[in-house]
Amino acid sequence: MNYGPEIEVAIARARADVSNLHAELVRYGLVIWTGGNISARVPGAELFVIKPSGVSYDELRPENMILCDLDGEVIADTPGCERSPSSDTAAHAYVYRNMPAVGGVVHTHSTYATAWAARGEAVPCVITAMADEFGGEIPVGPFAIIGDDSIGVGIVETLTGHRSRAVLMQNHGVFTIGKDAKDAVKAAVMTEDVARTVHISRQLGEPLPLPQSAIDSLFDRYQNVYGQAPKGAMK
Ligand SMILES: O=C(CO)[C@@H](O)[C@H](O)COP(=O)(O)O
Repeated sequence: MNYGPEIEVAIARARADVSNLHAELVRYGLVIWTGGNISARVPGAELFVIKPSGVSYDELRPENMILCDLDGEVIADTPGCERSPSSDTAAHAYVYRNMPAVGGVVHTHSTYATAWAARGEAVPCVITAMADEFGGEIPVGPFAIIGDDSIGVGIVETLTGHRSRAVLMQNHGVFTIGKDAKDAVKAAVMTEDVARTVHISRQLGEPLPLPQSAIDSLFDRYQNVYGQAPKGAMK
């Protein structure tokens, strides 16, 4: 299968990005063993790239990332296709089909955020870093069985119309979305950081709420002004 020069370049870039970004999950301590996964949409094509299932992070390379269509079917005769794709492939595919602005999806079982997910409790927006990145609470999605698109349905239902790039899937863990895979990885890193801080704050007493007007202005500044080339909120 040859998709033409532009799409082949985009596929190669997505393979490299997805492979390399898995190292960030390890670097930030968000995954254990072979848990977690990242995918990236291939811009300009109805395709995405995802990691193989249950393969050591040390073995992940661009050439063993798996190319799928937006139904989550592995594209035959492409590098890596001999392996089973991530258990969450159907969930990622459902997100790409139903959230056109999403260019990357990440899943982790990072400790503090997953502890909130196990309680089925949203992380309240009580620190400026949360207002910046999430624009409010990090919501909880439904419990959903692994393997089909149920998780994807829960992600889309929960995050559509929500500012948050992260959802805590009940009794499971974190799923994040982004404009691209790096953006979704950043949301996963920030999710764990704020889940930890708010948890520790609650050990000391009841965290003070942030006024909604402050949350709104912090979110707007961080998404649209902060840094060198802000890309804006997810639409
Ligand atoms: O929690 C799940 C699936 O949601 C896990 O089974 C792992 O987090 C990753 O599985 P693979 O991506 O390696 O299949």
